[in-house]
Amino acid sequence: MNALVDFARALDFAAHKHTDQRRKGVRAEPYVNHLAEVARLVAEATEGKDRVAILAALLHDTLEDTDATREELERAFGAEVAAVVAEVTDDKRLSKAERKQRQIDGAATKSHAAKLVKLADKTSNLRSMAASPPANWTQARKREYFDWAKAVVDRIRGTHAGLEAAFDAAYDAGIAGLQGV
Ligand SMILES: Nc1nc2c(ncn2[C@@H]2O[C@H](COP(=O)(O)OP(=O)(O)O)[C@@H](OP(=O)(O)OP(=O)(O)O)[C@H]2O)c(=O)[nH]1
Repeated sequence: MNALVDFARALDFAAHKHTDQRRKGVRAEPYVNHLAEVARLVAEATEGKDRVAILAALLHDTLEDTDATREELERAFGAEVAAVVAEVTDDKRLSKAERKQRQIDGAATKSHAAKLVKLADKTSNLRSMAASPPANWTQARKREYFDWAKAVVDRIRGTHAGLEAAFDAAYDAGIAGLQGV
């Protein structure tokens, strides 16, 4: 099917699945803002050419956070897109500490498309941590989050220079903000 039609279908699917979800930050932005930012980062990084990664970027939190199933994604967007979304989905049955460690340990062996989505997702999360942090997070918790995100990204360096530079810029700006520079 036409790439723009696919993009619109994935955006519509994700927007509906995440309808009742807001971002955790003080601004409580609509969750779709994050999905749009991640998709934009991946689309720009791949000059619109990596259809699977761009669709997976829009859909990347549907398995983790909504009632969407892998079969549903396969039917609607194909097995390849569904597989990338599954690759970037945490197993919520694990403890938070285990999930965080798994992201670090498993990052290097992901597919190229999944690594692109990871880089963009972490960049978007660091940007929003600086622009609209969760209200109850201490400076120490934010710092921990920044360093964990960097630990994940450090495992997948060499994937895409532009996305890694965008992540590093978000990291540096966020750390400077935490230190009041
Ligand atoms: N920075 C930020 N994060 C938000 C916001 N709203 C929701 N999140 C999500 O919250 C997670 C970070 O919060 P934590 O307390 O560390 O983790 P938890 O939700 O898994 O318990 C991030 O997921 P993650 O663990 O990083 O996983 P993933 O999304 O990279 O897979 C991110 O996707 C927001 O406004 N800002």
